[in-house]
Amino acid sequence: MPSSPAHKRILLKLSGEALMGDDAFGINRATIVRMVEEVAEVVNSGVQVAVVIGGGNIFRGVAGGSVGMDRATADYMGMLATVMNALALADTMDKSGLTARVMSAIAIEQVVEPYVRPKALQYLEEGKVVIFAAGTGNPFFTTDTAAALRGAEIGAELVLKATKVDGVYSADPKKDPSARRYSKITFDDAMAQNLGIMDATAFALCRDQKLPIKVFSIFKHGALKRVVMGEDEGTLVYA
Ligand SMILES: Nc1ncnc2c1ncn2[C@@H]1O[C@H](COP(=O)(O)OP(=O)(O)OP(=O)(O)O)[C@@H](O)[C@H]1O
Ligand SMILES: O=c1ccn([C@@H]2O[C@H](COP(=O)(O)O)[C@@H](O)[C@H]2O)c(=O)[nH]1
Repeated sequence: MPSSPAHKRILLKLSGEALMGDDAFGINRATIVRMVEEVAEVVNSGVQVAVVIGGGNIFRGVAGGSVGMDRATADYMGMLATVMNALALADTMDKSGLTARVMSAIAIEQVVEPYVRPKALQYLEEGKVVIFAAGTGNPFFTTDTAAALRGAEIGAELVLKATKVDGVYSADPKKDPSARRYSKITFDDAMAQNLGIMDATAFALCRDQKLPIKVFSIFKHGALKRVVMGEDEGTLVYA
C-alpha cells in the first residue's frame, strides 16, 4: 500500500440515497456517522476534500412525489433536499472533529453561506471540508453535474462518485444480474453506451475538462481511502 495519498484535492460526490441506509426515507444516523468516519480518515491524511451531496433520500424532481408538478418547482424542492443533507453532514463532521463549511448555490443566507469560489478555495487550503449544497442552483440538472462543475472550478484532481454500487457496469446491476463491471472506461464509451450511472451532462463536462471520475461503493469499508491512495478500487472513467 502506498504511504501517501495520490491526490492533493478531491471532489467527493456522496449519494443522497445512500444516506437512508436500510430506512425507507431520510437520514439514517448510523449510516451518516459511518460515512463521515471514512471522510475523516482521508481529510486527516492531508487531502483537501470538497463534497457535493445528493438529495435522492428526500426528494427528486423526476421521482414519484413530483408527478403532476411543474418540473422546475420540483427540481427546486430537490435542491432544497440537498441543503438538508448538507446541514446534517456538516453537523456530523463537526461532531467528529472535522471543520465543515456549507456553501449553497441558492441564496438562503440565514441558513448557510452562499457559494463564492475564492472563499471555497480558502477553506480548502485551511483544511476545512467544503460541502456544496443545492446542486448547480439550476433546475433540470443533477448533483452529479454539480460535482463535475464544482470539481472543475476548484481544480480537483479527481471526482469520486461514492454510490450504492461498486463501479460502472455494462448495464444497471440492480436490474441485470449478468452485467459486467468495468475496471476502467472512457467517457466516450460510457456516453455511447448510455450507461445510467451518471448523467451525460456530468460525463461531458468532466471529459471536456479532462477531469477523471472514480465510481465506487460508499458501503464498502475503506474503499474511499483506497481510491485516494491510488489503489485499484471501483471504476475509473477517463478522457
Ligand atoms: N451502468 C451502470 N453501472 C452502475 N450502476 C448503474 C448503471 N446504470 C444505472 N445504475 C444505477 O445508478 C445508481 C447510482 O446513481 P444515482 O444517481 O441513482 O444514485 P446516487 O448518485 O448514488 O444517489 P443521489 O442521486 O441520491 O445522490 C446505482 O444504484 C445503479 O443502480
Ligand atoms: O443542479 C441541480 C441538482 C439537483 N437538482 C434537483 O435535486 C434533486 C436531487 O438531486 P440528485 O442529483 O438526484 O440527488 C434532483 O432530482 C433534481 O430534482 C436540480 O434541479 N439541479
